[in-house]
Amino acid sequence: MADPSETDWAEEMAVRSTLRGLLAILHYSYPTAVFLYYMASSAVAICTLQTRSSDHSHPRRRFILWSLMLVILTYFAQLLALAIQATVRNVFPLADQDTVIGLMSCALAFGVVFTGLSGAPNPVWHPYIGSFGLALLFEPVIGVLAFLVRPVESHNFTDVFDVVALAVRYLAVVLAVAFYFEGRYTVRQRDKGTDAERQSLLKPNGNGHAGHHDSDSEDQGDGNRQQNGYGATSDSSSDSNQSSDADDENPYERRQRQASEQMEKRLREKGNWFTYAKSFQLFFPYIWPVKRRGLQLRIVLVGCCLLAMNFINVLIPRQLGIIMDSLSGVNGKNPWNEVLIFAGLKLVASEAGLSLLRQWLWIPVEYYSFGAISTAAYSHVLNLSSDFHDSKSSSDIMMAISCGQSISNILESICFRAVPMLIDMTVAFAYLSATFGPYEGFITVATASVFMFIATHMIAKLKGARKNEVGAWYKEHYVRQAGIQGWSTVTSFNQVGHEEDRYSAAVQDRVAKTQKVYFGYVLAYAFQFLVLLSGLLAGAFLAVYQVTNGDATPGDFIMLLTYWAQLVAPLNFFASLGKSISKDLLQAEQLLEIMQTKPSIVSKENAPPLQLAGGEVRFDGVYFSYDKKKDILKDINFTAKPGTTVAFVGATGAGKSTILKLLDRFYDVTRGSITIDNQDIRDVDLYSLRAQIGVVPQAPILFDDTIMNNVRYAKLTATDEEVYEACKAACIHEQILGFTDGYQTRVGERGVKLSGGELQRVAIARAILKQPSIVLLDEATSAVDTETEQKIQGALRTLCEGRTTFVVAHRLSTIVNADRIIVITGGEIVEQGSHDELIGAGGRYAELWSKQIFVKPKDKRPDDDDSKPSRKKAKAPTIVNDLSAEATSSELAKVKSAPSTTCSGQTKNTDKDANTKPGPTTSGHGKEV
Ligand SMILES: Nc1ncnc2c1ncn2[C@@H]1O[C@H](COP(=O)(O)OP(=O)(O)OP(=O)(O)O)[C@@H](O)[C@H]1O
Repeated sequence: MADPSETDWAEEMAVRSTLRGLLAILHYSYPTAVFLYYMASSAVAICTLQTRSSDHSHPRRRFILWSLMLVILTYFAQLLALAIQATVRNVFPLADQDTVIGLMSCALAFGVVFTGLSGAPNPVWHPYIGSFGLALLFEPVIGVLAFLVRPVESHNFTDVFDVVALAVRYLAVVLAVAFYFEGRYTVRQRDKGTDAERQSLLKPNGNGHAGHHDSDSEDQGDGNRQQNGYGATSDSSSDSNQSSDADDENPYERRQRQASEQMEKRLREKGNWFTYAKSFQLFFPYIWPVKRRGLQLRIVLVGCCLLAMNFINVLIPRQLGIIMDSLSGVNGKNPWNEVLIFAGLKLVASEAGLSLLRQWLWIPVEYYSFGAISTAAYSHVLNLSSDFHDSKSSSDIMMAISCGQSISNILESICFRAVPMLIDMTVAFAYLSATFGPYEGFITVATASVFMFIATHMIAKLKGARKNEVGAWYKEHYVRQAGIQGWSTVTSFNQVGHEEDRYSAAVQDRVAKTQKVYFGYVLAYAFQFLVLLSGLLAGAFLAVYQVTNGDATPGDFIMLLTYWAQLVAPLNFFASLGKSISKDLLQAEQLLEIMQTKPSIVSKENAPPLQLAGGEVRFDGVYFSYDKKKDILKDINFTAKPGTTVAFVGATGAGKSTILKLLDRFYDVTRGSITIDNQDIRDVDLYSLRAQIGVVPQAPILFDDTIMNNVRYAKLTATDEEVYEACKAACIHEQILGFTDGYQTRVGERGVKLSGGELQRVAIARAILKQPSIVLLDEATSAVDTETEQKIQGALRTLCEGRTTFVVAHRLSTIVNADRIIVITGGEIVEQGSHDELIGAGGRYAELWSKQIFVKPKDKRPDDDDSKPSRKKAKAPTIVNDLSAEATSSELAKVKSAPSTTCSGQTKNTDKDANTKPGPTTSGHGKEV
């Protein structure tokens, strides 16, 4: 029969052993729980935009940080006590492995929490309070268990020290929690009665804390810079709030700022990152080749390749270890075979193996996606309306279209790089822990954490220097561009030396700033290397210790070294992942904004085509405003009978060209209607409307192509003969034949190689070729000399014959024969009638006419409406010559007999009211008579 004391002892041992197992589990699970909880809740806080709504700084944040620091110090103190004791007693390891790992992991986990809190002046608190809660829960349990598992008689100084450390730590956590609630209460009290609670959930801008100066106020100023809610996104958004910066920002910065503001706005609208990310669904059909089974299969195979690579990444270091062991005779394997296997594995992993296969599979998918996005974006932009094109610079639009690549970059970064590398790191952690024990696993995690911390912080610190460098780079570019573009000015003013000095200074400035950034990166890499080296050293020492104790083989040691070398690439990648994703996201944002813009001018659903029956055009009470604030056109009423010519005259900026744009439906009227043969132009098919209208614009734009192709653009199916005929009608045929390459002469970008007159005649030829039913001439002959103009008038007569024509002209001699002349002032019709009627009326038109006949530039009054500078003024004297001598004297006679005008140009109705005269309308509302 067993001795009862022995049974008790055996039972006690069994209980202790169970408790010991439980304690070991808690040692590992406690820091893991803190770390995972902190990371997961922080991620959720970011994704649900809570980081952006936390606009109160906590008045006790600094005390909480100190408490947290104390918590971490207690772990280090315990570790130090263990190390000292082990050294004194010469017992290694003194404590159980899980105890030491537990202490080190807790120091690391709370170190991460501490870093997070110290870098966020206005944090979302639940990741921190939750971590404290876990500490309050786990610490006493672990403390009690640690006490119970050891027999009372074996308790020593270390246990006493542990109890003290535990008590201090517990107190520090309790204090941190108390500080938190006390601070919250203080803030509530302070805000009571203020409208703080009614403020927007989202911070208005980075300076939104001005009212909360307290113990943390110095952090706040800094914090506005550091509030990096999510990678560089917030960085740039905070930049955007610095209006002083906005003044001297370069185009790159401006684009980044605008995209960032757009992202911020959309994020607010969407509510969180998840729904925000969903708006990118729009791009899905371009990224995932929906109808291309072959490409889909390739994507699946790429995934398989990546998994295979993960596997090979473990096998290679392992195989090296096996070779080493076979060489030293530990495993009895044939080293020749093992080396062959190693070579095979290296081949599979090399650029000539799986990597080649992956690229071969991936390249068609990548280019499909890039091509599909670019084509869709280009097509979308071309289908957008004038209001969009007016509001965006063409360079911004082109940049945005070329950003299609960034969308596939994001996906590629996440799916094909981040995920496999994460798998690599997890496998490394598990494999090293399994081979060398949990210490090695801890060293891997600790090294990776410190590495990431240093890398991200140093990259963030370089942001300012990088910004300066980009600014200097743009400045250099501008100085160079200005010097080259303005070469003739530079040379004629003898300023070559000055430009050289300016450029040299800009280059030096840029070089100095680049060096600073470059050195910053070199320094960051040096620190990262030191961290990796320390980790490797710690890991190597541990491995050597185990090899010498016979717990591992020399092959394992070699495996460890090789594995470490392989981990550098994933670590570097993860360190820059946030930055590269936020950069790609900002670029994608620019494209997303465009793709989400809907054209404002579209055909109604099932709109019928325009049925032309002569081409009667009617403006009925038309109002129009570009910005929906200021009316540019007011109550415009007139009817153009089929086949007649209507001319618009008036001061520059009066709204003449706008009337033509409304007719071509570049914009829709704000009020009223425009009808063609009694069909509202908004109700007919847009394509059919524009097909009937031929435009010769003020500044025609030609493509950088041959003259033949430029003219043919109006009708792509036109034969060469038709093009020649059109050019003959536009009086440009002979001139084209005189060019070196005739019709095959390239006109240069926007037609720069042609003179203004040639350009306009090519544009007229193009309109003639189109054979439109309605013709819009917007100062179509403004750039030609009088002789050429007289020739073109013939061409225009051909173009306009039998067609309803609208002409905008400053040179009144060109429209004297128009059926109706409409005088526009300040967006309103002030007069309309034929030339003779308007002269007879002696109103605004007569005044303009008399000026063009008599007045030399020096006679012009300063308050003249016709104050258009440069070209038109300079040409004024020649205008007199537009008319023959006889015509001039007859016009003189007409004007002299008309009523005199006041200084302000108003008709003096001394004898009778102008409206009572037969002929033109002079009412302000321009109602037709
Ligand atoms: N895209 C636009 N967006 C906003 N405002 C515009 C736009 N285009 C023209 N405007 C404004 O509308 C007014 C009328 O312009 P419009 O070009 O119709 O004048 P205009 O009488 O044809 O002048 P000009 O004889 O100089 O060509 C001007 O004040 C001009 O600044």
